Amino acid sequence: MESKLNPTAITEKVCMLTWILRKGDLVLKDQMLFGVQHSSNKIDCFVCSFCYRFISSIEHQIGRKLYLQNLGVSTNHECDEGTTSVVAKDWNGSDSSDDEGYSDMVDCQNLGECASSSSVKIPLPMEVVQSLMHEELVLPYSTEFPQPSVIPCRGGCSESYYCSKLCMEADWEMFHSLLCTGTESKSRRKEAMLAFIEHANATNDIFLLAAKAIVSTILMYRKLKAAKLKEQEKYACSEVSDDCDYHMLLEAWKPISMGYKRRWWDCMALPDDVDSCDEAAFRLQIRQLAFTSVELLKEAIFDKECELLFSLEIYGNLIGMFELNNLDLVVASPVEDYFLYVNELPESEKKKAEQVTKPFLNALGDDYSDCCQGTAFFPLQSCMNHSCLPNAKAFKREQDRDGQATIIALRSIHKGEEITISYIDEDLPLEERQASLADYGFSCKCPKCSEEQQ
Ligand SMILES: C[S@@+](CC[C@H](N)C(=O)[O-])C[C@H]1O[C@@H](n2cnc3c(N)ncnc32)[C@H](O)[C@@H]1O
Repeated sequence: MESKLNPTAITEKVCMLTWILRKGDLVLKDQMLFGVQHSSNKIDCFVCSFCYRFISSIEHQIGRKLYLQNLGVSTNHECDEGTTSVVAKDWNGSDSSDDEGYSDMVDCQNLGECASSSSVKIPLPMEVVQSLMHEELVLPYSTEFPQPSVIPCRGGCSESYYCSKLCMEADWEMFHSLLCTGTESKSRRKEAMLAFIEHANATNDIFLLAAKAIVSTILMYRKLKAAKLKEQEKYACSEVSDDCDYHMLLEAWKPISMGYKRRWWDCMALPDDVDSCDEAAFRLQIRQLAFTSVELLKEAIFDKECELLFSLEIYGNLIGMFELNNLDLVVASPVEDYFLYVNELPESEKKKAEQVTKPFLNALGDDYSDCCQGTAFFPLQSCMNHSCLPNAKAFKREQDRDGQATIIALRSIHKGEEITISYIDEDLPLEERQASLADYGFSCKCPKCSEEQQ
């Protein structure tokens, strides 16, 4: 039965054009299916747990970050340690912790002359930081950067926050009702869910993406089944079964079936520090890690009718899909925009504003420009093949402030032409490009590689 859920890859090329695109045109915007913010980034950026827009005022964003910094919470930007359980006197003054993934890009500007002076952090007294965090202290011109206010999770957890009721409800319906650790959570065992999340944060947050894929399938399956039961009731059918309806499970699994899949422990590139003679042991270890993770998840949300989803084979393929297809999730910060705005004010206004803002910029150091970072799966982008001479690239424009992926044309693209992107730095020498692409399991035969190989 498992093979039924083991979808084949989409082999057609992405040629969706019916018109000509010119350089700089938007090719597509891709709505993410699943995303997670890196656990270490949760300290730096307070964002909507569904759409990843920044939430709360500029003051709260800065104050919260400095507060955590003052508490000694690590802001190590390498996504390493499990730091999700950071507890902060948050938004409404109550003790809480905030929640929560190929390379789309953000134009990173800097503050020019200000940057050098802000590279060394000069801490501020906690009272000042707290008054900023609680918005008792208002920064000049911050009203030019209005952000959505914070909507808490309806399940009562202190991990997920939203930019709107719409995002909160959509997350609840699609994922969070089963992943929530609050009082209204629909998971069987909240402690088990906490253990699963902790394990993912300590090892690989790709497990959190896999969990989202599984819960969204379960929740969709239940929805489809409920609709069928309702229909049966209408026609007074008495056949109500608790057995799995495989047809419906496949229907619920459909969005995920688009991604190219191989088992994680088979497709993962051997890290540089692992000797090739240790390869078999390494792959076994990775498999074991996935096994531990899926067992923890099973403990938290097992559903007999969706039993197939909890097999190591399906879990391994899901994580393999994210390994081969996942993209960096990057959303630019309004805090960076705010400081850039102040920096560009006419001299007299700038001088006056900086009397208030400078201590905060100095306390933040270079971290003033931290953007929201995570990992995500985008269904359309995941169907795009690589070329070292691509005709499109993922690029965030000024107006792209949410978690959607944006693909821009790098040159004119004609009707019927395959849209390609580069998975790697295409300016690298041929050998290095081929070595990097070996991680994706293929040898590139694009025109650039073919020419250089001659
Ligand atoms: C993100 S998927 C791209 C979509 C994939 N072709 C599919 O059918 O779903 C990445 C995988 O596609 C294949 N692929 C991508 N670009 C390729 C290329 N230029 N030549 C050969 N295979 C490629 C590799 O197997 C790679 O691991």
